[in-house]
Amino acid sequence: MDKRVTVIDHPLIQHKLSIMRDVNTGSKDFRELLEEISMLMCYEVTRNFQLEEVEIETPICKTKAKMLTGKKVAIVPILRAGLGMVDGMLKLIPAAKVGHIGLYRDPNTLKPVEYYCKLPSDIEEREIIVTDPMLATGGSAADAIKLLKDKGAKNIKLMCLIAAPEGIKAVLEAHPDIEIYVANIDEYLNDHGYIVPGLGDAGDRIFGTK
Ligand SMILES: O=P(O)(O)OC[C@H]1O[C@H](OP(=O)(O)OP(=O)(O)O)[C@H](O)[C@@H]1O
Ligand SMILES: O=c1cc[nH]c(=O)[nH]1
Ligand SMILES: [Mg+2]
Repeated sequence: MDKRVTVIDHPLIQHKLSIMRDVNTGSKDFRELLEEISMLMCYEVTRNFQLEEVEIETPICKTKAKMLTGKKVAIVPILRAGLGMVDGMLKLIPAAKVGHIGLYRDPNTLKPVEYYCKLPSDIEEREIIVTDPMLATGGSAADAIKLLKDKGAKNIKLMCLIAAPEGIKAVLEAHPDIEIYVANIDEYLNDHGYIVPGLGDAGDRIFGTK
């Protein structure tokens, strides 16, 4: 496996993901499970965050204690489905700023179409975690990362729930400098660009559309 790809295959994540895949799981449960998995994945995605020692006083004595350095983080969901991963991450990194990139995949060409972009003004200084549950052809993620780089972003991680091997390859070819975190790498893409076995259309399942 490529060193830039981490599969976070913790049993809790795999269990929750299996419930999400089930066609009988409704939007409420789907959203809650996605939020829970995002929190669990965030724990691993932030594993290399730096700590520093600061002086504090406990009720017993003064001591040095480890705290996160003032690292600036931006969470950037790819709309719509990426929104479902934001709240879980904000629970663990409450000081993070949130940028939004609106892309939809044209169902005929499978190419991403951009319709919105609003990022924190100091995006170039921030460690960025792009979120999207589905990495299929990789077109949407690669475009979102390019957009971020065009605005000066340097330090970018991509966090997805399920990836197709084709999507991982495409993103790493377009952006060799990024790290990808996924809960599972599925088998392949079908003729309509859907991940097999996958979980269907993540945006539709989160928001109850279709
Ligand atoms: O890797 P790709 O082939 O580009 O496909 C993945 C993209 O497709 C889905 O979004 P969709 O276009 O369905 O938009 P939505 O989130 O608004 O439903 C998904 O959330 C990704 O953004
Ligand atoms: O399987 C897929 C592929 C693209 N987008 C989704 O939501 N699901
Ligand atoms: Mg969709």
